[in-house]
Amino acid sequence: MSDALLWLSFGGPEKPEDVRPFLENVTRGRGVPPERLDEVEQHYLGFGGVSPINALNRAAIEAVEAELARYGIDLPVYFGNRNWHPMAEDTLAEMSRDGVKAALVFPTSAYGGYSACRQYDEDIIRARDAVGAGAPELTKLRQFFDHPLFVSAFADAVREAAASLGEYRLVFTAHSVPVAADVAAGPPEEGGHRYSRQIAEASRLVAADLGIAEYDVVWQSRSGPPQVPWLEPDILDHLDDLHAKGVPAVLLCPIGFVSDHLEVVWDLDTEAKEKAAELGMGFARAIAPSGDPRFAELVVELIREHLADAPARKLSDLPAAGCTVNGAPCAAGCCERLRRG
Ligand SMILES: CC1=C(CCC(=O)O)c2cc3nc(cc4[nH]c(cc5[nH]c(cc1n2)c(C)c5CCC(=O)O)c(CCC(=O)O)c4C)C(CCC(=O)O)=C3C
Ligand SMILES: [Fe+2]
Repeated sequence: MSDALLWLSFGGPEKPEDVRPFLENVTRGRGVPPERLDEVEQHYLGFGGVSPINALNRAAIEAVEAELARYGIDLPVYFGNRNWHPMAEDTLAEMSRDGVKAALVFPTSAYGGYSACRQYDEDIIRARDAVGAGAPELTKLRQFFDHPLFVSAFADAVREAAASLGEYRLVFTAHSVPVAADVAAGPPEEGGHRYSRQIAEASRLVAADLGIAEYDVVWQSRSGPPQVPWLEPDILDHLDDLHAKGVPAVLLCPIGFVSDHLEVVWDLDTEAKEKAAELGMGFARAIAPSGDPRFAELVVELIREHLADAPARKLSDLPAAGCTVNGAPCAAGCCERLRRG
């Protein structure tokens, strides 16, 4: 039995004064150098201190509410974040006051790995600890990187973006993570790299839908201290490589994300677009799926699948992971947080 849905996301600032405290929340204890924070603060301030992420989440929630109503599923939807208001712990307290006993959780990330999956489990634990005895039971829905609706929404977004280009190279991008974090992604017996393997698989599925055989998978939004290795190549370096090979235009597909939040509008639509212009390359970017009707359908399908204990509808052979109760890991040692120092 579930009596609510908690939409659990990353959070983002909604005015200039929010930016610094938001960034402090994101990076607390993560060893991100202050110079990097100053730089990222400027990206946010360049957009008036407002990240698009909260508005995109609110719009997606409205679409999901309509889709739930269409199926006659009576689950009120609550919105809470890891790093900014509404904070998950405040939302969970409200849910508890409203009498919610057990809720499903939709995390706004399709993937495994520490940042993309396990950290949302930690958010669930933190929120339940803050509420204390009698906190609602929280069951997180599974990863959906290989769901046919996720794949087809991205494929159509690529088709739409391609209309503005002639010959182009399709380049998938996802948030980089420390190489050690990717090595630790997944249960130890799986051999690691669950995050980068899922990104590669989602990219392969989208390219297959499009009938495109040649494409690249690269990384964006690298953070952390420079001496720590992160997944590479970075999108900006990759544009230089493609230019050197005579590629006339690029189409970037932000496969690692669900919405066009600041990491997309800054790193891709601003930095990468400017770099492509400097190199004289054509540029287009596929929109992320959060506003596509298929995204609301996908969320409700995951809920119905869970409630009916039905088999997972998925396109890859990689395991369907991420569905656990009260922040438990998928398996012992799965996607553990890196130790520092
Ligand atoms: C895998 C992954 C996803 C995808 C999965 C998911 O979507 O959850 C993601 C999403 C996002 N990342 C975001 C923003 C930021 N990420 C940062 C820093 C970091 N991200 C990391 C990983 C990821 N991040 C990591 C390993 C770090 C280093 C610090 C640490 O070890 O935790 C920083 C700190 C400053 C800096 O960039 O250095 C910011 C501001 C926003 C919100 C954008 C907005 O405001 O619109 C979103 C959706
Ligand atoms: Fe991030």
